[in-house]
Amino acid sequence: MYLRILYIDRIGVVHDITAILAKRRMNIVSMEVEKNKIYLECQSVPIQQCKDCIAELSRITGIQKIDEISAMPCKERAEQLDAILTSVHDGILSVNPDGLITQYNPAAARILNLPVKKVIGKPLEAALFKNLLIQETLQTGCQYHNREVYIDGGNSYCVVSTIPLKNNDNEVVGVVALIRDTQEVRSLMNNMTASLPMTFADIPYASAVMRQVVNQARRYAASDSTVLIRGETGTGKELFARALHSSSTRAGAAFVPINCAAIPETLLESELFGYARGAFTGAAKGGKPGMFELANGGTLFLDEVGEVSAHLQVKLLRVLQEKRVRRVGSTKEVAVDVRIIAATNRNLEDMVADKIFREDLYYRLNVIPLLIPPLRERFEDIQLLGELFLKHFAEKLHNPVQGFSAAALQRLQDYNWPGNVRELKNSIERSVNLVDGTLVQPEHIFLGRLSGSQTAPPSVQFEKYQTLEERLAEVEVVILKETLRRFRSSRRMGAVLGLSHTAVLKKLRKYDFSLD
Ligand SMILES: Nc1ncnc2c1ncn2[C@@H]1O[C@H](COP(=O)(O)OP(=O)(O)OP(=O)(O)O)[C@@H](O)[C@H]1O
Repeated sequence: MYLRILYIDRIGVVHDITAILAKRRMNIVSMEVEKNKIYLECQSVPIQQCKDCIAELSRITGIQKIDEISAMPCKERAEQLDAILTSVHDGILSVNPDGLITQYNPAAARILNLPVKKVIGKPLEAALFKNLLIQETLQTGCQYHNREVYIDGGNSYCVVSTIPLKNNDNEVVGVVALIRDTQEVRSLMNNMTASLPMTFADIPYASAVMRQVVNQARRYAASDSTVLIRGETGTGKELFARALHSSSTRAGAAFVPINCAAIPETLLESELFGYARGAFTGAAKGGKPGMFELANGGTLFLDEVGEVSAHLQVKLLRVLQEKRVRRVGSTKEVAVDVRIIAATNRNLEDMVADKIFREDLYYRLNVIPLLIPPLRERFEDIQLLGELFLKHFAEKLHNPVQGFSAAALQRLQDYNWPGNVRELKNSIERSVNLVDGTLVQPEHIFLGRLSGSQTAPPSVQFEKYQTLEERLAEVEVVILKETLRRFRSSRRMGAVLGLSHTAVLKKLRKYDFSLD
């Protein structure tokens, strides 16, 4: 029998209620007291006895209403919590102050590959969760946010956040951990950061030459062979790589992009191939999978592949030939099933002739070549893309501008666009920021690098007897320093300097500048 009793608060009212139940020899199984409310769970009694009891309780001074209810609120809350824990996609695990597992939902069981019954009520250690940072949080009260950790015994990884539960004296009385599958986080990240169009239908064009390239690429998507995308910077190579992936049979698996130019060589190796447990000082406890492993079943996009060092070219070639990777510091090889799409704006043939790029790797990558023409060779696309970008930025910046004047359009079409679509996009964004009428006029369009009126002329004290190259480098350092100070983002710096963000990153690295 479950009762909800509403009353006007006074000293002794709870005592009066329990006294009547005791007199009637009715055992109270559980009780919850809220402001002006008591919930009681009593042993079952025959209906008449129950009615008599309620009538007697109603006569207590201050009692307003008594209802029979179907369950105690704590049970309802527990059922609701259970339903939530069961339906959420993230793994949730909680422990009490003794380190015993009190909550463990089905998502956690799936990610950690351990059934609920083997875990609930067990100590963390026994349940093989040593690395999940829960013990640390329990001991130190430290909170961890989205840490990638190795699952002991599971030979896989997950992303963990821990939250310490504290009492009024700030003592840790438990921990809740949120657990996510690394692959799921990565594909979510891919989806969320993919501001780029994802399919061929999302690549707009008006020119015949682009129609041909898109149709060619559509056919290549069906094959599993390696594609080498060539094209000047900003022509949309990554866009094509994503579209190739999403139109392939691997679309359901991860698309993992890595920019070989943006990562220092020492890091690139472990990023690509991963590293084994204890491979070097500072290595994550259970090692770390590389991009090849993370792209397993999907596509690995090696952007700026022409920038890979001779040492890594050898390793890359081995993986492409044998379809197996060996983590840095490990002797064990893991089979990987990955489609490679590589891209470069360098002339790989010249690099091969100059022995800077391995010929065997060149042939391995250049199985299906795809050439994206520069924007200046697809005149019709300038207007189409210009108008699409204008619409996009007008909406984004809440500017009512509606189009280009004939002279403004002419200015766009007369320019040779060395930075291609990226440069066009950036120019239009700048124009939308400047225009205050309904049409973009030629004076709202800034092409190429910003002129002296927009950036301070660099002041450089030249040393005597410097070569031209050294003098130019000094000017470059001043410009980079100033732009870095103002924008602190390689993309925004690239937009201002008319460079791709990877070219900016390369330059920052060259002069030891950091974006942090
Ligand atoms: N056809 C297109 N339609 C819409 N946007 C495009 C198109 N082509 C390129 N872009 C845009 O131009 C920018 C550069 O594209 P992307 O990064 O794919 O070029 P990229 O050739 O890979 O450049 P890089 O060689 O410098 O890495 C992106 O913002 C992309 O959205």
